[in-house]
Amino acid sequence: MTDEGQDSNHVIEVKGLKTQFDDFVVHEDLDLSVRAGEILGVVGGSGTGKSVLMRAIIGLKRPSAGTVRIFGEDYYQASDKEREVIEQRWGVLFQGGALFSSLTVAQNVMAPIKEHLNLPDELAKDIAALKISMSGLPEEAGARYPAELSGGMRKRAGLARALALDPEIVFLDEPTAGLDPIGAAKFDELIVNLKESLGLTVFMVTHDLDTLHATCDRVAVLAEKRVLACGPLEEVRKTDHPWIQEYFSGPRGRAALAFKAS
Ligand SMILES: Nc1ncnc2c1ncn2[C@@H]1O[C@H](COP(=O)(O)OP(=O)(O)OP(=O)(O)O)[C@@H](O)[C@H]1O
Repeated sequence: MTDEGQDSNHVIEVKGLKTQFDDFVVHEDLDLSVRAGEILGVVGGSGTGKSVLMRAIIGLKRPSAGTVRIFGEDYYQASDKEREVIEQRWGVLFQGGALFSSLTVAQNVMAPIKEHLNLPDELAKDIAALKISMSGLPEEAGARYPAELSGGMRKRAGLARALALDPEIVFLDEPTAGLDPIGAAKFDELIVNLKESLGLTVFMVTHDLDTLHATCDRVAVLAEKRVLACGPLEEVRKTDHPWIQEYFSGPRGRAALAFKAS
C-alpha cells in the first residue's frame, strides 16, 4: 500500500531508484514522494537502506538508475550551479550531529552561513544565535565545543546548523538515537514545533516508535529494496507484511501506541 500518486505539492519525488555498491543492490525500483510541510518518517529493518536512501536524495550517493526530483528539479541532471541552489534550500542533521570538533557551536552554525551567504560577521553571528535559540539551547551553549555538550545538546546544535540557511526541507538521520526517553520526547516536540512555526518539510529516518507516533504525518516502510508501504501510521500498521506486523504490533509497537493513547 502506498498513497503516492501525482501531486504538485511534492517537494521530493523519487522514481524507479536503484542504488548499489558494486554488485550489492540496496534499492531497486523504489518510489517515494514527500509532500510540502509534512513530517515523513522512514523506517525499516537494519540494513534496508534508510540512510543510503537519504544520501541518494541529498546527493551523497549517486543512483545507478531512477530520478530524484527536489522542488521539481531533477537533482542529478542539474548543473553544478542549480544543485548549489537546491542544496541551500535543505538542511541535514546527520547521526551524531557531524559537528566540526575544533569549532564552537556558534562557529559550527556560522559555517554554512559564511560559506553560502555574503554577510558581515556580526550579522552571521546574530543569525547563528537565533538558530541556537530556536533549537532549544541556552545562549551560552554557542561558546562551547561539541565535546563539552551532552548527546541531546549535540543533536540540538546539529539541528541549529541544519537550520542555518532557513531551509525548506530538513533531513534527520535517527535524531533521537542515543537520547534518554525524556530527551527524545523533547526533541520530538521541538521538531513538531519547528514544522508548525516554519512550515518545514521533514524527512526523518528513525527506529523510534514513540517518535513516529509523536511527530509523523506519514510513514514509509523500507523492505525488499523498495518502499513497501507509505501513508498515515494507522493505515501502514495494518499492512499484511511480517516485518510491518512485527514492528508495529509487537510488544514495543503496542507500548508506543498505548503511550500515545494515554
Ligand atoms: N559505503 C558503503 N559501502 C558498501 N556498502 C554500504 C555502504 N553504505 C551502506 N552500505 C550497505 O548498504 C545497506 C544499507 O545501509 P544503510 O546504512 O542505508 O542501512 P539502514 O537501513 O540505514 O540501517 P540501520 O538501521 O542499521 O542504520 C547495508 O547493507 C550496508 O552495509
